[in-house]
Amino acid sequence: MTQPATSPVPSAPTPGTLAFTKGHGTQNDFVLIADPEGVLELGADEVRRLTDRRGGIGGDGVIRLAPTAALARAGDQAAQDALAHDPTAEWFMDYRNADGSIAEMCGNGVRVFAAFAERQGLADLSAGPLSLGTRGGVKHVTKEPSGWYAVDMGPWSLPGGETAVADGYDAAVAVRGWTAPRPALSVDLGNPHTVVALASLEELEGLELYSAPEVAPVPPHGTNVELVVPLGEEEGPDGVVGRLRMRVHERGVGETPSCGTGACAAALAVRTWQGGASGDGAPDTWVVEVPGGEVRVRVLPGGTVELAGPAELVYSGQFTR
Ligand SMILES: N[C@@H](CCC[C@H](N)C(=O)O)C(=O)O
Repeated sequence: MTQPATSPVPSAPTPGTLAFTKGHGTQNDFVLIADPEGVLELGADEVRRLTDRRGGIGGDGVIRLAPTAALARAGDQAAQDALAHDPTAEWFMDYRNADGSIAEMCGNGVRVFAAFAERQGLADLSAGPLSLGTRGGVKHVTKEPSGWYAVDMGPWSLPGGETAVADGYDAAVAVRGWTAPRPALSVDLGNPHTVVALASLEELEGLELYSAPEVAPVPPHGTNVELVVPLGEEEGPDGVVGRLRMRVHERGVGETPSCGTGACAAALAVRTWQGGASGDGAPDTWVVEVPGGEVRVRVLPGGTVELAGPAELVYSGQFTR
């Protein structure tokens, strides 16, 4: 049973049901659950039922909004760290992949979380940035006049270090149909990514991504794989902007129409290939085209990266548990 998208807040849950809102960021879609007391037990089985596109609601992941303090009191280390770092991070994004696994971060998810917190009356981004806790650290979200949400995603790194920067790769990826693995660069955004450059849009569009790409060396906690085609540079309102197109195979999900941390990883990898560790001569701002739309990535001074893009809430309802 669904409510119209204009309904401000899902109605109070009835016993045996879970109130949810469905949302997406460039079609990377999520089941959002408000847990204002921080008491909801959400197991991997239930996450799989919620994200099932035939028997459930359907989604690339589940996002639970819970009070950071309640999770910290219950012993959650990431929530404790978030409050120690920023006591104003009142709400915590508990993110799960569609297969029930826990991921550290979800860039599109943070934007959709902010829109959901506004809809729930728990945040007012017109009054200033929203700080929220995640397993990948505290994130700060601002709302742009266009209605897009911009997230300071925090620090990023190239786990392969200087050798990877010098060589341009520290891993190899094999996609079904390729005759040989191709060189790739690992990028850490709080969650792991492996980025491969392709020569043409035709090749990108023809990729078979039903099966997971094979990555070597095998990453200890798995990885998200981004396949990218750099599309050159253009003049933007604030200087030169790089453009690239990307497809992504997400850890714990499969191919998705967008991945926010993946878009950041893709832009950071292409910038490194063009300008080394400092990105010298390469743009700091990138438009990343994904099957679900476009997002903007900006490399900020001080070693952090910003992700901006839309967030949509499409309907709310009650899920039978
Ligand atoms: N879609 C997300 C990333 C979600 C987590 C990822 N599948 C992982 O396991 O790391 C994004 O927008 O960043």
